[in-house]
Parts: sequence; C-alpha cells; structure tokens
Amino acid sequence: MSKNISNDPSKFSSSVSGYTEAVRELACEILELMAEGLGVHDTLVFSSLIRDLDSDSILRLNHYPPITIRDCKDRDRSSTYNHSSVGFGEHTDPQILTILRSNDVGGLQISLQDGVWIPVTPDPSAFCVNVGDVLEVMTNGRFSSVRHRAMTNSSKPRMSMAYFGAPPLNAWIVAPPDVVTPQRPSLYRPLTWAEYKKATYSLRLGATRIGLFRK
Ligand SMILES: O=C(O)CCC(=O)C(=O)O
Ligand SMILES: [Fe+2]
Repeated sequence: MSKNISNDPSKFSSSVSGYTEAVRELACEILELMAEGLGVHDTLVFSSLIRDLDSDSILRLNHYPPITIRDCKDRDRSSTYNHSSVGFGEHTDPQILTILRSNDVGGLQISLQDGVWIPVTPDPSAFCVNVGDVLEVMTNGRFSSVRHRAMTNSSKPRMSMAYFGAPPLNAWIVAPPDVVTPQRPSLYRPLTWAEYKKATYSLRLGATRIGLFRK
C-alpha cells in the first residue's frame, strides 16, 4: 500500500481491497500449515471458512493518538496515568486468525499469564499473527486464542491495521475428528459464528467469552 492515503476514494478502495486479498491469502496459507502440523486430514478445513464468499472477515484500522500525563489529568483528575494509557482494552480476538500490522510505534502487549503483560516489539515490515477464539474451538484447544491489549504512547501516534479472518455467519464451528480423541475429548460444544458473535457483543470486551461454550 502507498505511504500516503489518496484523496481519490476509488484509489483508496482499490488499495484496501488489494491489501485485504493479500492478507487473506497469507492467513489461508498459515491455516493450511497449521492444519497439516496438527495432522488434520482435510488441510483446508480452517482456510475454506475464510475463502468462502460469505465469510464475515473484516479489516480494522486503529489509531491511538499520543496521550500525555497532562491530557489524562485534564480529562479525569482521579484517573492514574497507567489506567488512561490503555488504548484498546484487553481481549481475545473472536474470529479465526488475525493478521496485524502496525507502524513503528509500540503499544501491543500480550498476556500468557493473568496480569503479566509482555510488550510486542513493533516492526512495520512484519506481521503479528494472533490465534482467535474460533481457531481455539476448531483445534480443540491445541492452539489458544491470545489475550492482548494496546497501550497508547506518550509522544507518538500508534497506527495498526488488523485483518480478522472469520467464517460465514451460518457456519458451524466444530473441531475436525482428527483433533478429538478419547484422551482429548471435545472441549467446546458446536456453535455457529452468528451465535458466537452475538455472545461476543453481549459481554464485556475483556470477558473470557469462549468460556460460555466450554462443555
Ligand atoms: O493496535 C493493536 O496493536 C491491537 C489492535 C487489536 O487488538 C484489535 O484491533 O483487535
Ligand atoms: Fe485484538
């Protein structure tokens, strides 16, 4: 994509479409490799949901303007700097796979353990790939969706672009038989993406929404 956003909406639209198609293809390739690595017979089982013409995938552009300590105090005298500097609260992405790109301003953090946040070094030439809740269900917990958040920077604006590969609304989300064994029975009850999306929007951003579907 060009470094500058064009004033011509059709050029902007075609850049966004080109980018979206490229990251969709990347997501599909990663998902096919994951299926192969898990020993799943039908290696297209995850990627075909994203390739489906009715896929509910989306692209989100995030902008985190810098917040200085003074701004925070002006806005709310009782809030602490740390509290106010959360730009995007902690959550897991509900979809299948997220392909995230950002500028060179840090802010993304992941948590593998409650309350411990690990910063992700920003690299504008790299993609950050997040496992979403649907992939956790479809791999029967072999891959876990990652809890993350984005902090604002006190001097520079962070920008990020996230492609969320998602199934069609009416698709059933079930783990393929290859990852369900007597030793590892299925962890989640079957659900449709529409059902999961509805549950997602009815709960707080930070809630462990996938827990609602655990057997
Ligand atoms: O801006 C970021 O790095 C994180 C964005 C994010 O988590 C999201 O859009 O779901
Ligand atoms: Fe996210």
